[in-house]
Formats: sequence, structure tokens, C-alpha cells
Amino acid sequence: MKLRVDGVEFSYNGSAVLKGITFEAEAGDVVAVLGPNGAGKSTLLRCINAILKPKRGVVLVDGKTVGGDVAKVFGYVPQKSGGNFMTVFDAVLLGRKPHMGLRPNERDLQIVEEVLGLMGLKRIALKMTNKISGGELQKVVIARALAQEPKVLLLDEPTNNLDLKSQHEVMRLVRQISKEKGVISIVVMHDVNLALRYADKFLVMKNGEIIASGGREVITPGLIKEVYGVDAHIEHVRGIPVVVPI
Ligand SMILES: Nc1ncnc2c1ncn2[C@@H]1O[C@H](COP(=O)(O)OP(=O)(O)OP(=O)(O)O)[C@@H](O)[C@H]1O
Repeated sequence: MKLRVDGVEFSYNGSAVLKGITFEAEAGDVVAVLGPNGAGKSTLLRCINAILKPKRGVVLVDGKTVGGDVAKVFGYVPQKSGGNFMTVFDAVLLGRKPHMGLRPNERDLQIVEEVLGLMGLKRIALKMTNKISGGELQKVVIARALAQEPKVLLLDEPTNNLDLKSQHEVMRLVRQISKEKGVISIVVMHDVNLALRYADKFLVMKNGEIIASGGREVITPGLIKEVYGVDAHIEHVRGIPVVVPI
């Protein structure tokens, strides 16, 4: 499976926010989208997911536009999600909606169980989503997207509310699911070091453009300075590059 974003342009009220975005990803890839606030990262996810319609350019999955099957192809977790009067179990079951008939069948329930187990949410499966912590809620919305069994998982700052342990758990799971199920994960992140640890590919955005893309090697002190205006060293700890601001 291949995702190709080709020449995507988008404007809000006439001001250009995405300018000719082009990249490709393949089954199993974890792609980190990096860049400063306002670079256009969330807008890019929303264009891929067809929530926003690009002014120009196309999003192709295996060479075709997605059309009516958006929810079967893309699982999207926005930056902020609220809880409501629904249990964690039901919230995750909602992810099955694009595949479900009127009622959930055995397979739907089995997938929900499996995902709850994977995300460590079984313990709170019957709690209301408005009575759980921000971090737990974040895991629930990711679990819902996984229950959707998407080909492409679009995650907007998924580790935002999470403590250190949960940040690593979530990123490890995203990576595991990508590798085991061949899902393409596109993850907007602010923590460059978390990205370096878990992503295979990097898209670095500034002012609506991709200014660098490729493997870990694209993250250089020069790039960090250009994108964030920060002087930094890149050290290696146990073989993993770590950005250390000076
Ligand atoms: N609904 C909107 N209407 C008008 N302008 C918008 C809207 N949403 C975003 N923008 C503008 O588009 C630009 C890109 O925003 P976007 O949210 O895509 O950036 P981002 O890289 O995800 O930022 P952050 O890291 O802060 O989440 C910003 O200048 C923002 O102010």
C-alpha cells in the first residue's frame, strides 16, 4: 500500500497555508510531521483526511483518490477531543461504525476487546469518558481510530497530554501496529526526540512548505536552527540521535 500526497495546496480565506506539499509513504511507515506552531501540520492532516478540500493537488492511496471510503481508509485523531456520556467501551466501538451494520457483530466486539487490551484500557472500559483523565481520554481516542482498522492513521500530537511512560507506550504501540498490520502512521509531533526514537521518516514543515524530508539523517543542527531558531547539538545515546539544545 502506498500513500502519495501530490502538490497539495490549501488556503484559509485567501491566505496560503499549504504550498505544494508532496510526499510518499509506504505500508509500515511511521512518518513524523515536525515544525513550529502554525506551520500547517494540522491543516495537512485535515487535507489528507478530506475534512478540508485542497485548492490544488491530490491525495492518492494505491494510485487512486479515496472517494466515499474515507472512514475505512483514514483513522484520524484530532488535537483535542472531549469526553461525553459514553463509556470507554462504547467510545471505542464507535470506531467500528464505518464497517458495522445496524448492530455490532462478534468481530466488531472482538476487535474492540483486542484494542482495549492493546492500549491498556480494559480496566476502565466501563467508565464514562467524561470521568477519566486527559491521558486516558487520549488513549481512548487513539483506540477508537485503531478499531476503525484504517490503512492510514493520522494522529495530531497524540502524546500531548501523556506522562512519560504513556508517551512511550503510545508511540511504541503506533510503531508496532504500523509494522504488524502495515498501517501508515502520520504523526504530528512537537517532541523531536520522541520522533527520532519512533519514526522512520520525517517531514519537516515551515510556513506551509516541506523544507526537509527523509530518514533520521535529515535532522541536523542546521535544520533545527532553521526551523526552530535553536542552536543544538545532536548526540547519540544507545544509537539513537538526541537533539540537545545548547
Ligand atoms: N480554521 C482556520 N481558519 C483560519 N485560519 C486557520 C484555521 N486553522 C488554522 N489556521 C491558520 O493556518 C495556519 C496553519 O495552522 P495549523 O493548525 O495547520 O498549524 P500547525 O502546524 O498544526 O500548528 P500547531 O503546531 O500550533 O498545532 C496558522 O497560521 C493558523 O492560524
